[in-house]
Parts: sequence; structure tokens; C-alpha cells
Amino acid sequence: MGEARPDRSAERRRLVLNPVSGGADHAETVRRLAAIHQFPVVETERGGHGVELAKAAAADSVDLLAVCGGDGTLHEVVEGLAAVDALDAVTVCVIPAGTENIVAGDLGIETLGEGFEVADSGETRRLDLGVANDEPFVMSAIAGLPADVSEAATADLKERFGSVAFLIGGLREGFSFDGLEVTIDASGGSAETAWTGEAIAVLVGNLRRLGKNGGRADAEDGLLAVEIIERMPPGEAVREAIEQRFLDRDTPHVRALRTTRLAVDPLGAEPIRFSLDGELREFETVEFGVLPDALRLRVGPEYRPEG
Ligand SMILES: Nc1ncnc2c1ncn2[C@@H]1O[C@H](COP(=O)(O)OP(=O)(O)OP(=O)(O)O)[C@@H](O)[C@H]1O
Repeated sequence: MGEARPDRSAERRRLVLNPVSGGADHAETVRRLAAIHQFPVVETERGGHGVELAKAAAADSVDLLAVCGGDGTLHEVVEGLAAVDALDAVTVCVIPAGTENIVAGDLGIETLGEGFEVADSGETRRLDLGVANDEPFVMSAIAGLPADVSEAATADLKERFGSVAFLIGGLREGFSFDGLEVTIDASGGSAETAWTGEAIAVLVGNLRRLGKNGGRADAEDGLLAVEIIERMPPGEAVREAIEQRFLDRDTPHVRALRTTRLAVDPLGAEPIRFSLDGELREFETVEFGVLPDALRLRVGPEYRPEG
């Protein structure tokens, strides 16, 4: 029985494929599915190439751009579209083939097949983007323990253990972590906050579960969900961080707020490292903001903005 396919004659499609994300075993299947779903494929050849391929897609008037890889590949594509001011002209869809695929999971897209289904017929919504100075991010910006955790999860660990690698890395790092001496200034949200001290982690969420106090960051509310995890004795720190992040419990050393603007200044001479959607960046000083409704994204049927 032949199923009626949507009329795509008016739509210019393209797929950016990262062939080495995740376990690097998806490329063949993706090329086959892409042919069935009428997506011409371009492939990333090195780190940062996704930015260039996204700019080229915008220049070629692509209006539906699928991204197949992990959160890092999506990050690069969004960065490229933003750089040429094409976020409004291009609708993005996500085909999950990374290690974590946190964004895809938040959009209700779990498999390659679901990714292509949503690309074909999912609802298009407008999601906020976060920005760190000038660089956009889809999901989150994280400094401190969890950022070190992502770095500590080596490619080998990731390959063997997938998501668990982040937890293993965290437990390793937890014993040697020095803390972040910072001044944090938030304005334009539920409460003005000025805070100076030593933090274990600063989490700035746009689309991501951040624990009970911050709730799931809502990518359609025009706000960033921020959590500041204060310095505390090491035993308590590891326990509270784990309770907060994995068990959804209230803990005493965590401040949660929602804001449109957040400035973070390190007190010492060292720059501060943030992981933007899993990609590490260093900042002398950083100001976070929101671009409301900036990203046109196809979402799965289970997607709920507030999680
Ligand atoms: N051909 C390539 N060779 C080497 N590295 C590449 C190539 N193409 C892209 N990359 C890099 O691969 C990295 C990993 O991609 P990505 O973050 O999407 O997947 P992941 O880390 O497996 O998944 P996730 O971020 O969801 O956990 C990115 O930093 C990207 O720049």
C-alpha cells in the first residue's frame, strides 16, 4: 500500500551529517533514510565544519535543515545560522546520532526513524536560544563540576558507557575540584540577584532539566533557568549535587532563579570555562542573555515546552 508523501516540491531540504558522533556506526543507515526522505546529505569532515555547512545551507536558500549528530553538531549548526542571520529563514530538525542527544530527548525524538518522521511532519515551534556573549546555545551553559565532568568523560569512556560516562567522570573529578570564585549578577527576571562567592557549579539552562528548584528550563518562556551550586564541604557537595541533579531533591546550597540576563565574572585572573551544549569555551567575563523565539525547530509529538 503506497502511503501519500507530503508535497515537498516547494521545500528545499538538506541534511548535515556528522559521521563520527556517538558510536560512529550510523552514517550508512542515515544516508539510506535521507534518500528515502528526500534530504540531500552533506557531511562534516572536522570539528567546526558544521558552522560552515550551516552558513552554506542558508546561502543556498535551504529552508528545512536536518542535523544528524549529537548536541555538539546541533550547536555548530545553530551557531552558523545565527552568524549569517538566517535563524528566521531556516527550520531545523534533529536526527539523534550522538552519545547523549539531550536536545533530541527533550524534543521527544529518540531514534533515527523518529527523527526523520518529525522532520517530515512534526510541528514547527519557535524556541528561545541562550547566548553567552555572542555565541548562541540551545540547551545549557555549565561551569564548574559538571563541565569538568563532560571533559573527563573521554571518547573511550563515552563509547563504552554512553551516558554513565558523565557520572563516572563526575565522581572522579569530585574529589579534586577547586571551585569557581565568581561574582554573579542577574537582572530582568523573577528576582534581582547579586552574589559573590565560591561556587561548585553555575548552570544556565535554556532547554534542559536542571533539578527541582530550577525545574526543567522552559525554552519558550523567554527566560534562562539558573542554578548556582555553592561551595560546601566535599562530602556534602558530591551528595547534594547528585541529589539535586539526579534525584530532584531540594538542597540547602543551591540557588535557583529565572532571568533574562546574567553576568558572571571570575574574581581571579583565570578565565572561567563554560561548556556550551557540551562544547568547552573560556571567558574572561561572560554575559548571558536570551534570544526569545529565535530558533524554528521541528518537535516530536511528546514535546512539552515546560517538560
Ligand atoms: N568528520 C569529523 N571528524 C572528527 N570530528 C568531527 C567530524 N565532524 C564533526 N566532528 C566533531 O565531533 C564532535 C562530536 O559531535 P557531537 O557532540 O555532535 O556528538 P557526541 O559528542 O557523540 O554527542 P553528544 O554531544 O550528544 O553527547 C563535535 O565537536 C564536532 O565538531
